[in-house]
Amino acid sequence: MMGSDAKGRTVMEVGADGVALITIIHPPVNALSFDVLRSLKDNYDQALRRDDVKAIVITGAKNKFSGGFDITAFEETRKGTMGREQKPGYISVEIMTDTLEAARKPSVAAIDGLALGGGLEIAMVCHARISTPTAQLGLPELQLGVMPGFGGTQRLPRLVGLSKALEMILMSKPVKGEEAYTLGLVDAIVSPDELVNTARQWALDILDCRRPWVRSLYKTDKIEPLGEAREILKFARAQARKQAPNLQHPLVCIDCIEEGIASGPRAGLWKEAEAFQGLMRSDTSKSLIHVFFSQRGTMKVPGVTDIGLVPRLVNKVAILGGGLMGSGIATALILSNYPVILKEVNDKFLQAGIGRVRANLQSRVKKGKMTQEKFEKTISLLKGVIDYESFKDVDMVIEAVIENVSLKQQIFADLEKYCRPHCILASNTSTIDLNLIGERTKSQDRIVGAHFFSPAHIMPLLEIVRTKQTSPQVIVDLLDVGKKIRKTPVVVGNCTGFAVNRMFFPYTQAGLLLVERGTDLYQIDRVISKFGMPMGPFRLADLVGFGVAIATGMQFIQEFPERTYKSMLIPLMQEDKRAGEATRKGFYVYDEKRKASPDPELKKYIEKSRSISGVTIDPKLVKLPEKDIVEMIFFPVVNEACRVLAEGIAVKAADLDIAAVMGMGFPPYRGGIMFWADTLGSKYIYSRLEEWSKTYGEFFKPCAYLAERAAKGAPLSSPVEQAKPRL
Ligand SMILES: C[C@H](O)CC(=O)SCCNC(=O)CCNC(=O)[C@H](O)C(C)(C)COP(=O)(O)OP(=O)(O)OC[C@H]1O[C@@H](n2cnc3c(N)ncnc32)[C@H](O)[C@@H]1OP(=O)(O)O
Repeated sequence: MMGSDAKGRTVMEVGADGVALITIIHPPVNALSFDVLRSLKDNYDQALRRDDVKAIVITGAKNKFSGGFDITAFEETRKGTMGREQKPGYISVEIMTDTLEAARKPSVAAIDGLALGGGLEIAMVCHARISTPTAQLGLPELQLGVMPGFGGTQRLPRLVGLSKALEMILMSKPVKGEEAYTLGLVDAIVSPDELVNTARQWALDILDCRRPWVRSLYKTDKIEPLGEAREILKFARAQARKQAPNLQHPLVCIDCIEEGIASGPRAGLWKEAEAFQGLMRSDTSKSLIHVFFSQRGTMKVPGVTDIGLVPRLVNKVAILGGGLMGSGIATALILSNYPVILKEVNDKFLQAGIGRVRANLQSRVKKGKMTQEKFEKTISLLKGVIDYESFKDVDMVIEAVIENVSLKQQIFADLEKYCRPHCILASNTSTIDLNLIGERTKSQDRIVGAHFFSPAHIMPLLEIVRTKQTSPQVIVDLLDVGKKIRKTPVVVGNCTGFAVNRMFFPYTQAGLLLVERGTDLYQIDRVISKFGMPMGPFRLADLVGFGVAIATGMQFIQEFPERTYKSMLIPLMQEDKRAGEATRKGFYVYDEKRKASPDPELKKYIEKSRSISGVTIDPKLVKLPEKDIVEMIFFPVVNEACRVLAEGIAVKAADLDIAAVMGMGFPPYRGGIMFWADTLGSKYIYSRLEEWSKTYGEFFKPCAYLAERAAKGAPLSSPVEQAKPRL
């Protein structure tokens, strides 16, 4: 019997044909909670006992087999409150292998929608699998910092071969039903309405020896001989080390696969079960699971998404400006089937803009990610114009012209005239105050920021910037568009730099402060890359270009003069026409293949900026240990993130984690900026910043929020009492 507060269940119906149909029911994705697993075992035991049951079919309710082990149950498991279920091997060996797979009655999995992680592992325990062509099958556990724990490391290689299994597991990459069939992972493909009946018949056919009765765990025909397998595994290890040098769990997973091949699948199962338990407790897994839930949590905005508003349909979008940003945004929209009007000021600029969109799509064709036919269809959604005539039936406009206040003000005044009254008026500005932009209109309630990151069709983050007047309906609409174009939207308040650029402006500044006092610039970049950032602050400044760096720097100097570190290093270099990667010279020099190398010439610029700043070399900073480099670069970022939170610019700390991960490439396996900071503790961060601020000045001064948290010994990410922007 299940209590009413059970987290999911299974139901069993026995048909006149003697087939017991067990259905997993746990909305929304039929995740395998301990309650579901317990109920599955009970029903299975019953089916094996009952004389009127000859065979078993397992399926999932509402056209979804299962999204895998219940991620919310990881926490319970860590706490160790689950009793025998969490004894290593209880589920994977005792239940799945020795009860389900070893049963004297055949079972078949009927898969629609998704069979991921533990879901696919249950399906692989069955004696055959029938799938719909569109179902997604995969073992994406590594993306959560764990690994398959219900036998996946043993059965998948035996069903599809070692190389393919490694690819699917290490890249957390599912395959569609069609491909699963060619691989041998499923035995037949049928339409959703034939699914269950085909599976029932298949199970009876196995019983009558008309179909093979396969126990995947003991299959050997697909796995390579040991010597060859070891070569493949060696290569996989090298790849894993190269791609993610800070991560252990991919290597642990490869070890378990190897154990199964070298010492037999049961030995492999036991090793997997032990390793899974260990990984579930790791910091990496805690961090990645935090990111998983936080990413979904950005769609929940108090006072906006919880007041019953339904997103309005956005049928057509207009974009102003076909530059780098405008064309990227247009690409993102047409890729998700939105008809787009691209407006430029004259035909020449318009053709250039359309050319950029075409090139963005072409590169997908070249990489084999898009067919020529799909290319034609997608590009046909784009229409170029040079006036406002066709703006009368658009539902949303995104302005992406140069950062010029009066130009933007003129544009928004025009938009108010040409667009329908419900049309959303969005700006992609990354620096200018939205209130200023809308000053010459009466449409403040429908003006909103849609801040994309370059390249807009690739970067996953969308900052939705609201002013105090932006209506909740407009935010709900934009959240919906964001989701449809597969971005992770984060709703933030209006301020200089919004969340991402504001949090990360001290990133480069801290670097400059250290370099002027003697720390090696290239050493800083190396240490920060090793920490897990895609690149260090100086390589990033080269990529962004010094023009942009100086312009945004000015904004911050104006807005936050007391804590902006004013170094002349970048302006000095720019004077000499070293402006970053685009000029092939910045902090690094670049060859034709855009490979960056250090430049000894840099010394003279550093010396000059040091003397302008009036500072001297500090022997302590010359020999700064790696740990201190990381902290001196990132604690100022944490400090600013605290201010952003305290001011109510971000709704919750987890949103800043996502903004850091998706907007700046902060390593997801560290959980995001605030999550990471909390692993070190507010007290520690405060005391270090306080110490540096005494020696190196205001730049490091801990903010009031950080001081208060440190005094209480409270986490930085616990809810803020007065975070609501005061209206
Ligand atoms: C022992 C085993 O080997 C270990 C495991 O199985 S670990 C789990 C392996 N499974 C996974 O990694 C799959 C994780 N989930 C996903 O990738 C995606 O959610 C999905 C592809 C299943 C569905 O995607 P999509 O349709 O876009 O919906 P999405 O918004 O992501 O999820 C819907 C809801 O289900 C929840 N959810 C998804 N998978 C879940 C899971 N495995 N456990 C618990 N909740 C889950 C989400 O948190 C979300 O909740 P919310 O509505 O409250 O925000």
